[in-house]
Amino acid sequence: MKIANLGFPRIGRQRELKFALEKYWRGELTQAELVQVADELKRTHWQWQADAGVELIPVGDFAYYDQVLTLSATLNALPARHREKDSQGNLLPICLDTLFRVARGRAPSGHQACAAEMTKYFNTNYHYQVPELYEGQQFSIGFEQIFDEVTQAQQLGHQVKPVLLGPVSYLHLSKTLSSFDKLSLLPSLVKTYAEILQRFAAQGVTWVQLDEPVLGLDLSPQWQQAVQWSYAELNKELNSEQNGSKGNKINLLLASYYASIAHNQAWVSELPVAGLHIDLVTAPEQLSLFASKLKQDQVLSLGVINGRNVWAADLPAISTSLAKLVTELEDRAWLAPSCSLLHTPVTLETETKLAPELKAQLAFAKEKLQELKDLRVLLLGENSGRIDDLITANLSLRKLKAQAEDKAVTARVAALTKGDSERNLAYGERIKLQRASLKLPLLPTTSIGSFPQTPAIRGLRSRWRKGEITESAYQDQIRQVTQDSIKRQLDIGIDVLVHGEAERNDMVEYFGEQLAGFAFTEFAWVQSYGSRCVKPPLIYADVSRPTPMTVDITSYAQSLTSKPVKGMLTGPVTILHWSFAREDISREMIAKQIALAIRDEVVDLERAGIRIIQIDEPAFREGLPIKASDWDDYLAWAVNAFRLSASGVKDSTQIHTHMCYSEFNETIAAIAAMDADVITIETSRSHMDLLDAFEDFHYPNDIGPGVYDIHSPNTPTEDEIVALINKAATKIPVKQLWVNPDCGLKTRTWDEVEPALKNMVAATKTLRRSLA
Ligand SMILES: Nc1nc2c(c(=O)[nH]1)N[C@@H](CNc1ccc(C(=O)N[C@@H](CCC(=O)N[C@@H](CCC(=O)N[C@@H](CCC(=O)O)C(=O)O)C(=O)O)C(=O)O)cc1)CN2
Ligand code: MET
Ligand SMILES: [Zn+2]
Repeated sequence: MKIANLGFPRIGRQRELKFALEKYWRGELTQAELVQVADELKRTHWQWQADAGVELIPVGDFAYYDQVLTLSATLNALPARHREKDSQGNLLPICLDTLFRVARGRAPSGHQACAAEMTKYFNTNYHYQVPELYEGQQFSIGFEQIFDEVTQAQQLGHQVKPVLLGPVSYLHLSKTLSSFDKLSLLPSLVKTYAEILQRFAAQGVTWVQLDEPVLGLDLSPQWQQAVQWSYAELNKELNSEQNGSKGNKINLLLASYYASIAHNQAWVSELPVAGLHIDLVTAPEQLSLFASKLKQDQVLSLGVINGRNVWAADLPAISTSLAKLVTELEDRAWLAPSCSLLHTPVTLETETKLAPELKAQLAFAKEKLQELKDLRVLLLGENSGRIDDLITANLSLRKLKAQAEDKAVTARVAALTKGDSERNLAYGERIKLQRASLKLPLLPTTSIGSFPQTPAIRGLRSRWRKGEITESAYQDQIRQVTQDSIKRQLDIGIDVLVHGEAERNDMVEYFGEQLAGFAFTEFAWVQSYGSRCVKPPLIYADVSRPTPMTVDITSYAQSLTSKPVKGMLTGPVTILHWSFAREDISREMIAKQIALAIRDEVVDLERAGIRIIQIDEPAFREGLPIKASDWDDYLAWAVNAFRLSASGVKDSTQIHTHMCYSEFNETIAAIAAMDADVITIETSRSHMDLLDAFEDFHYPNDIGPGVYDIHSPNTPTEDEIVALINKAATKIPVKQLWVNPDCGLKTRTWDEVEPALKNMVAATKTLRRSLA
């Protein structure tokens, strides 16, 4: 029974990759030095996996920026605008800087060009670079990284299993540059995959993992056929005489994750692959279905250790549930995490401050590999001493979990009524009161919350955490930064100000640090995109808000100006989704508890004189289940949680929400049901196309579409912004429109933000004159 792994986090236990990348981009590290850091990380992670008993080490899970981007390079499918040419106009080979230009619009070498879009990978907080494909595109092998990695790992004595996103999922996740049927590209794509597999065969590889997470979706018949055709084709290529002589026979492991694929079982079980991986954490009921249909020579990889959460597994229970099957399948059963460990932090070993009883309940990526090893011990009954230890350890875990209840919280949730999730008046009436009290001009200008988190601010916080400066010195300095950002906004002429979020390390972790029922870690970083990481807090018990969290800093900011300062909170759905949540109560229940905590904060902000409060819900869309049949249930409780957080205030208090990285077509009715007075959304990268959903729906409340892309370091001109606002005004009545940038100004510098906001205000003034 093999212990298998689908992928390991690449960022490094101390985020070595992040720091090396950022230094390289700033010109403080050579490319050779960056590659050296990367190679060292790969070596370490391969060795850890080998030490844990993983026989086939996944290779190809490493990426300098994003694995989908690296795959686009491997397939020679990077956008032309990011390629360099020689003096004759011929394309130069793809190199690391080409990848960085695609992702960031610029790199230490080469010319600048508009970055490619990034978006969420299925229902995760990981963002991938969206491949851009054109009609008639031909694929070929264009980048050698994965083949080099296979060689490197083999030279270190590892047997490897290269991992690639499969052709159908790759195509599914890509966007087309004009309107044509993506599936027309499949033949060339699959042919290139076959060439890649042949290269692996020539390298002595025996197993290749192709990830097809699209199997979990409600696939149309065309897409189902695309999967069937692709794998039949790959199988044909792999078995053709001509190729057989070139190297080993390649076995394909077809991996699904994040969702049940039971609805596709009838034809998935017939695919000509040597192995199938199923996510048994998300959908345990798949087990008997797929096991009973497994062919004699097929392997079933059992995804039983949760790759999306950090809790230690109940190994005795898993062992019991697998015992019969494993006896039947013998060597044909593999034990694996449910999905790649990309979404889990690297290791618990570096955590020194967690309460021991909590730490005992956790397993990060490295520890999850150990769990697989222990599970095999239990299943094979190999080592009776170890078995007794594992069972005792598990019993003590369960005892600890019983302490999670806070009776005051559960009673408060139980007493909730429908009215608690409703504002007093309807939007049409509320907005009149709000307009009368706020007296804002047409097209009010604002921003989404954060301002640059400069190295000075991060450094300050780091010194405070280490105890090198006092609490009061830290608070003083945060106030100074806040004062500075208020002054800048007043100089620029913004109408609705924000305090700037200088005090926050992250929009979720910051609240997690202050709420009861949450714990936070020192190093449990997870990659969000590129070099950017997040450290999701842990929800281990019932949630409540012991004391106000943002009232001091917000009131301070408001005391500096007579213009409204917008209070800034993260909403319950987003806090839940971007945390590692307990699994013993429903997500709906956790969302309600968080909603009540945020509601308390909203009410306190209002009491302190704050007239506008934004409750960010950027993860609202991301929380949407993979299967459409589960949407209504999710949307009902998610909308209700938001409304619960927002409905404690007077009608004259204006509630904003904010969403980003979203498509809105499927959820627009639910978004309208959230009933925020104003919603700001990220739209500029899509050139306002995302507004179509709001237009078609006749979205009734106010909307602030982002009018410039903050992800690019280039300053938007006044004309560009005027054009975008004009475009927005063709879709949404002007009196409903707000003007703001996209979110995430925390990732930029003031040198970039200030001129851009000035142009935004100037553009707005020009339009107000022409519209008046
Ligand atoms: N949770 C979450 N998910 C999200 C987003 C989000 O904002 N939060 N946004 C979208 C994704 N975008 C993101 C945008 C930016 C960052 C980001 O900037 N992350 C920072 C970390 C933020 C943080 O926690 N910063 C800490 C500092 C941590 C740190 O590195 N400290 C250094 C010191 C740094 C210094 O001296 O300059 C140390 O202790 O050694 C702080 O401010 O306190 C990073 O990768 O660098 C992450 C995601 C979607 N998902
Ligand atoms: C990922 S959404 C970010 C919202 C937050 N208020 C900000 O402006 O950074
Ligand atoms: Zn956002």
